[in-house]
Amino acid sequence: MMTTWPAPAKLNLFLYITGRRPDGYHNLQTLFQFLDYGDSLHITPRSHGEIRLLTPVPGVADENNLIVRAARLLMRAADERGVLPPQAGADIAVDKRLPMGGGLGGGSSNAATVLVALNHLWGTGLETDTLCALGLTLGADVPVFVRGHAAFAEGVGEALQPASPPEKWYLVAHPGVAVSTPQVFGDAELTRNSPVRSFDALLQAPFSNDCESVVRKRFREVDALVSWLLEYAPSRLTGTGACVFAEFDTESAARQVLELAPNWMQGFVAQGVNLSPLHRSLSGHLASM
Ligand SMILES: C[C@@](CO)(OP(=O)(O)O)[C@H](O)COP(=O)(O)OP(=O)(O)OC[C@H]1O[C@@H](n2ccc(N)nc2=O)[C@H](O)[C@@H]1O
Ligand SMILES: Nc1ncnc2c1ncn2[C@@H]1O[C@H](COP(=O)(O)OP(=O)(O)O)[C@@H](O)[C@H]1O
Repeated sequence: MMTTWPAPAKLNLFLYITGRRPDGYHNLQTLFQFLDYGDSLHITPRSHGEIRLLTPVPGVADENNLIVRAARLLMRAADERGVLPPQAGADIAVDKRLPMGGGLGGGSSNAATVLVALNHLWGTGLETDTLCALGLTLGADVPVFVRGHAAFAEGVGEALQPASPPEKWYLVAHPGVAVSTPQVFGDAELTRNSPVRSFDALLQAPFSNDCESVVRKRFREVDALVSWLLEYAPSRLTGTGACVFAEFDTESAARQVLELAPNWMQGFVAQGVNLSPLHRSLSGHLASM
């Protein structure tokens, strides 16, 4: 039977870079919140022993697609533990709504949804901690999507503490350019010396993103977008970009600004949510068993 699962977007409500590790990765302090908006995955468990992606994603070879990689990873981990049903397989289709490489975590969220959904559908029963550890090998943002609660993250994003920031409305806008994460982290002018602060101190300070100034400097389209949105509401970059979000108290206020948007700006309005739509859906699937 085909089942449908959400793969929501995330925002980094703030993001500070507190240092660079010997392996080149950067230590962060960031606040993740989900959006009630994202991709949808249609998953049909099968007994053909394979992972089939029915909707190839343009520009991403199936072997590199995080959907396929996550499914194979779970298959191997479950097999090693002797909990994989014989010939377990799946057909997976994705409705992509999230821009790729936009700082909205679409790829990571797709991976997390596959881990959580197939663990349920195959009945493999791996613990959340195990799914997070598997997910972390695919990307730093996968664990927060697997856990499904808004969180303050430290380290490279793997040390998570649940958080409940206000569930505001956001106008999320894409400037139409791709920003590469390694390029931002490799930029000589990137701020990488923010002080390590307590979560409480960070909540009380104005929120900002240390990647924003270099990304605005290197991409005039991002600069123009932030400048335009700042006329209407507090606005900043999410992740390493390229998307920018403006914050509103109501849906109608966000929609009014979207109406005024210049034609070069693509955007959508969505609410920030502290419980992931994936986990609301998982509860529904569990209740219907
Ligand atoms: C910084 C964030 C915040 O959400 O940016 P976005 O990707 O969402 O924009 C993410 O944690 C990104 O996670 P993810 O996109 O999975 O990054 P990865 O593939 O693990 O890393 C891509 C590259 O970025 C650099 N990188 C990434 C994360 C990090 N904490 N320090 C780094 O220096 C490394 O050079 C790494 O090779
Ligand atoms: N299923 C997938 N959806 C999106 N991107 C994917 C997927 N599989 C692999 N990728 C690769 O992961 C990269 C990062 O994608 P994504 O997580 O959407 O962006 P970001 O990390 O900036 O939020 C993409 O540029 C793409 O090459």
